[in-house]
Amino acid sequence: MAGSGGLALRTLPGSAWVRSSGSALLGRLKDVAVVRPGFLSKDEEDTLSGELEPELRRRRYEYDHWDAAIHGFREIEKSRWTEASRVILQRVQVAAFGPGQTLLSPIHVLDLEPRGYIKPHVDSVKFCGATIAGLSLLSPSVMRLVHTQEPGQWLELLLEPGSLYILRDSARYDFSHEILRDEESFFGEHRVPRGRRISVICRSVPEGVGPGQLPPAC
Ligand SMILES: O=C(O)CCC(=O)C(=O)O
Ligand SMILES: [Fe+2]
Ligand SMILES: [Mn+2]
Repeated sequence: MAGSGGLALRTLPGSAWVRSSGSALLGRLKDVAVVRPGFLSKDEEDTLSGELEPELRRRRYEYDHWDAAIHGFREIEKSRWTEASRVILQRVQVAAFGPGQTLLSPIHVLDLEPRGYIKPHVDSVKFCGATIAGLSLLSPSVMRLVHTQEPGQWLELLLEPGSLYILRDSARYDFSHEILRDEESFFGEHRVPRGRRISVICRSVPEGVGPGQLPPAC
């Protein structure tokens, strides 16, 4: 998308990776809905996808998540990582989480097939704390955030392979998030064709949960 993000910039407030329904909203969410394009080097992307591929390949794509939010996906909850991947996940922790936040373990890995998508939802507060941070691999996609009380307030995040997104606090609790299906996958005017996408999602434990009583991952 390099060089083409400017079009979106002229039509609505935002940056090359974030668009929104208004500049006030954009300002309000700038620290709680964050995209860091190129967070991963190409080598790091290959490290993660190379490690995940054999584990994912053993599963079949499913067409109904337990809460029916996700379609055309397979997933794993992964607790054992190679040292090279641990270094990457450590970087995510430093970039996205505060020193007082504990990460859910295992880590959630989601593989969406090209026609797979995620419907609008808010991650359960029972299973997930204030921060969600996701790495995207393989295919670009568009994540849309819509205010649960005011549907006219929305944000779109362009998630290129190698990017990190962070949703925290208000962006995580007051907005639903979704990954657009291929037919609807536009970032402003720009078509973002969907291929297979793998995401690695780190979450903080729910507030008030002590060590030893950690819930299962979301
Ligand atoms: O794939 C992603 O980045 C988000 C997944 C998600 O929203 C979820 O599993 O709750
Ligand atoms: Fe989610
Ligand atoms: Mn899930």
